[in-house]
Amino acid sequence: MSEIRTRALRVALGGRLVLRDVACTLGPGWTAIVGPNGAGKSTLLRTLAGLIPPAAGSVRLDGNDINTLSPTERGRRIAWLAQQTPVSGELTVRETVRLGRLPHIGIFGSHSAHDEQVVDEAMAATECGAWRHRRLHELSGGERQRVMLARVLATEAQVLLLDEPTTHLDPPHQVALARLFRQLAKQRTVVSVLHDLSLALHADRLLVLRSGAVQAVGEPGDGQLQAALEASFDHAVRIETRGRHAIAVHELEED
Ligand SMILES: Nc1ncnc2c1ncn2[C@@H]1O[C@H](COP(=O)(O)OP(=O)(O)OP(=O)(O)O)[C@@H](O)[C@H]1O
Repeated sequence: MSEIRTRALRVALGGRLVLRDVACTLGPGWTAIVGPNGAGKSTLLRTLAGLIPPAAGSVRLDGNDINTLSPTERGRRIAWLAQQTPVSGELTVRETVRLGRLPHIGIFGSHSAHDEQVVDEAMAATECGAWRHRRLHELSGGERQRVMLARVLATEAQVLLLDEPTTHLDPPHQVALARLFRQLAKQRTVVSVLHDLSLALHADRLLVLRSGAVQAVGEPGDGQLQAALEASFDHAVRIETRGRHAIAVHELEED
């Protein structure tokens, strides 16, 4: 199982400090990063993926500085789902998911039977195999998101960094994704940025960000978590246990 560890991580964008002394250990299991708009969630994820060089501090993947790994090595070990992935709408679903095998076979390599099997399994996991011959521009937002997730799964990377993976998904597919993440997290490290706190409460732990700093890291049953979420969002949130799960209830102030 892989582990990503940051130490005293600082990131500046546009001359402004966006991440401040972030120290965290991600993995094993599923970590959900939560926090208000502009808290630095996407920036943290992109820095973990080696896409933004830190101004100070370090990101280590299993002890190795992420920025010393070659792009190919990073591509094999870390899969990254952006909020908007720049993939041509002319590609078919199957062609798109096959792109996930690129770090393994290279641009000029050909897919082996194993590669094709991995692609089929990835499409089955996100239920997009039925559209394998359709082009991306013919799909709805949620259908397209499921294809992009399949592409990430096809990498077989040990670390999955997912920026708002449930965007556009209907409630049953959001829940199915949470189930999939729980399953994947038994063997891989899954880190996802989520705005839906009830969905995030299915993760093994939540990392709460506020103004670029870690407000708290806690398990869903952690008594301190509610206070940390309220402080981070500056908004009343109640965590309630329903059966085997916890949900987040957002209080609406009276008119
Ligand atoms: N390229 C950039 N140049 C300058 N500032 C940036 C850049 N990208 C992001 N920022 C700023 O960095 C801060 C963190 O942005 P980031 O996208 O990481 O937030 P976030 O927590 O993911 O927000 P959201 O929930 O809205 O997606 C924000 O204040 C944003 O305006």
